Amino acid sequence: MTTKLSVNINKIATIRNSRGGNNPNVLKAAIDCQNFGADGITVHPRPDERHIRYSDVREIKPIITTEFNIEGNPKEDSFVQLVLEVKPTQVTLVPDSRDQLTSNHGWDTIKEQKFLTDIIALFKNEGIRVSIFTDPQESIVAAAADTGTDRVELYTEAYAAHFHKDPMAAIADYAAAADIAFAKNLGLNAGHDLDLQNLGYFTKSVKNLLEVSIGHALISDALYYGLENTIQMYKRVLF
Ligand SMILES: CC(=O)[C@@H](O)[C@H](O)COP(=O)(O)O
Ligand SMILES: NCC(=O)COP(=O)(O)O
Repeated sequence: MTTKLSVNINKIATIRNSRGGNNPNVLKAAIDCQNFGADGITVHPRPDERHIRYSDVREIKPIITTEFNIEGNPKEDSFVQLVLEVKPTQVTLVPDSRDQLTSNHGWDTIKEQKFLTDIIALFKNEGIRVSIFTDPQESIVAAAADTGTDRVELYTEAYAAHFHKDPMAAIADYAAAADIAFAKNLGLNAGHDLDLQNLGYFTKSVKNLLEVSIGHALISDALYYGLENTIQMYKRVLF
C-alpha cells in the first residue's frame, strides 16, 4: 500500500498570524489540500498558539473528508481536552516543551512507560488512533509497543540532516526501527524535515510506512510551484 501524505498546515497559520487578519485562510487551505490530493491534514497546536490555534482545530474538524491528525504534548491538560473534544482520526503525542522552536526529540518510552500507557488508554477508549513520536532507536521503538500505542512516528530530522552526504548511512537506523515496529505489530508513520529531495528514498527504503506528515518544506515549495502542483509532486515520490 502506498504511504499516505498528511499535509501539516501549521505554516499557513504562521503566515496568517503574522498580520492579524485571515489571509491566508487556514480553513480553506485545509479544504484545498484535500481536494488537491492530500490523504490527511495534520495540525500541531502549541499552548501559545503561535501557529495553528485551538479554535482552528475545532473549525477544521467538520470539513475533514480524509484523516485528521492532531499533534501535541499530552502533559498539557488543554491539549488533552482539545483532542477528547474534537476526536480526530489520530492523535500524535510529541514531548515538546513550551519554549521549543519546533519538535526536536521523541519520547523516552522506557522512562515514560506508565504515563504513556495511561494517556494512550484514555484516547483509545474514545476511539482515537494513537501514534507516539520517537527517535529511530530500536530499544525505544520496542518499548513503545508496551504502551498500547497503535503506531509510532519516527522523528526524521537526523535522516534529513545526513541524507545528502550519505543516504545509506542516514537511513540505516530508520530501516532497523521499522523492522522492530513491524515485529511488534506497531503501525509506522514518519515526519519532520522531509522534503522533495529526501522523501522518495525514505519511503522506498523504510518498509510498511503508513503515513508521512509534511509541513515546512511542502508549504515552502508551494511558494514556487503552487499548492496543488506541490502536493501532486510529493505524492509522486511516495512508494
Ligand atoms: C512532530 C513534528 O515533527 C512536527 O509537528 C513539527 O513539530 C512541525 O511543527 P511546526 O511546523 O509547528 O514546527
Ligand atoms: N509530524 C511532522 C510534521 O507534521 C511536519 O513536520 P515538518 O515537515 O514541518 O518538519
